[in-house]
Amino acid sequence: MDSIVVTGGGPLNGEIPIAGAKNACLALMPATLLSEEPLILTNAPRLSDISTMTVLLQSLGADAASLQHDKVLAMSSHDLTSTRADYDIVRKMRASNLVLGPLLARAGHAEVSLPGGCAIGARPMDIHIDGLEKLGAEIELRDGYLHAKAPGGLKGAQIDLAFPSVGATENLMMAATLAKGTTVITNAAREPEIVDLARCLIAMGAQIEGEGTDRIEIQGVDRLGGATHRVVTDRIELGTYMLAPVIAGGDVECLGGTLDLVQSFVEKLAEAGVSVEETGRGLRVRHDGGRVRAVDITTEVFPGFPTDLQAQMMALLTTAQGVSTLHETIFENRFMHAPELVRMGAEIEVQGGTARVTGVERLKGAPVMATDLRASVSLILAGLAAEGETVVSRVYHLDRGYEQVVRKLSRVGAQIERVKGT
Ligand SMILES: CC(=O)N[C@H]1[C@@H](OP(=O)(O)OP(=O)(O)OC[C@H]2O[C@@H](n3ccc(=O)[nH]c3=O)[C@H](O)[C@@H]2O)O[C@H](CO)[C@@H](O)[C@@H]1O
Ligand SMILES: C=C(OP(=O)(O)O)C(=O)O
Repeated sequence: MDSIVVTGGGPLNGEIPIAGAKNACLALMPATLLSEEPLILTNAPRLSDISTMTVLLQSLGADAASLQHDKVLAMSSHDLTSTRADYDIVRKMRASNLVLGPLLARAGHAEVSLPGGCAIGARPMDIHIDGLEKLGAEIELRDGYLHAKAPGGLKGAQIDLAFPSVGATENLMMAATLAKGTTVITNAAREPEIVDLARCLIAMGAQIEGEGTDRIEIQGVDRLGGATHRVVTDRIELGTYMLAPVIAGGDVECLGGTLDLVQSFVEKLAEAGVSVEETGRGLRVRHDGGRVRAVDITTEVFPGFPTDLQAQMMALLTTAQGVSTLHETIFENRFMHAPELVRMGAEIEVQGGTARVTGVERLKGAPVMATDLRASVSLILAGLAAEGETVVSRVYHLDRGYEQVVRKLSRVGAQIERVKGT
């Protein structure tokens, strides 16, 4: 298995282009199942998760291909040949469950493997299931698969989500586009990826209002057409690279970034003593590499501080002046990076959903390993300023969500390389 070797030492200077959002693209791709006509996504990131979704869509009969050089994904689902999302694919990537709503709406039935838990938490699908049942679906769990059918078609309904789940909002919004009548989703997720999906569906002919608020109204239509849609900027990749010049010192412009995507994150950076400038081309972060101030952070649904940036922020706070507290409220087990950061000399105490981080002068490089995507990148960030060499193993997690991480960071001056494993 490959590993990434980072040698600490700044500063980092230059530009980092930010890719299209993994989490938007993973919801946009299944939208192709709703239409017989082609869906073209531009600004698509080149990631293993996108390849996995491509394979899943192909297994359902979609013609899905990525035109790698242009960051274009071309998909067409004229004829569906299967409605079964196989365990072998779903277990690799939870977002595979986003085919459930579209398949049910288009074909009237679907068999989708339950993804099971993952490193960051149990992640059940009860909110997706409740909502689809309100739309008239009958769903039972057999042999590890959700067997869903809607023999009379889906019908619009009022759906109040028990929690503003991103995936459930996406699944239900897609399913409702082809349901008969009006669906109103309240306590809906408001993440930018939801807005992006709604905009794409609207371009395909869907009637949706209220995306980006907690009340989304969808008027069902008979059919959807094709569309070309540009995937929104990846706000998590953006936040990750914005931290690099803060941790290592330097001046980096993250191209394509806008403040509205990372407002709560930028507010926490300001509290820590770091200012961010919107340049028109992106977000520019300058820092002298000195220790930032400690801050307290609670992860929340959008527009609150994103759970997907918690690990990276913890990497920064390990060397802050004072004691920081991080409360993780979205996932029950998302501090696996903490013991690895401790191996690098950080002082972190985790109790339940709270991590208390006492800033130290400097981290020291060490061999570290991560069990999920954002934990992996937090270790790379930590390595950028640590004394000596940090070797991050299990980098396949990184390949899920960060395209060309070594290239992007080395171009701004980081000493980082990928070492091929056996
Ligand atoms: C591919 C993708 O877009 N992934 C993102 C998406 O994941 P995902 O869509 O899985 O996240 P959700 O918003 O659904 O989950 C948030 C919380 O709700 C719980 N829950 C969710 C659904 C359900 O039916 N029952 C239930 O209890 C989950 O276990 C979790 O504790 O949003 C998360 C929260 O911003 C991000 O961290 C992930 O990066
Ligand atoms: C948790 C994440 O992804 P997923 O929902 O695909 O596991 C993530 O992107 O940080």
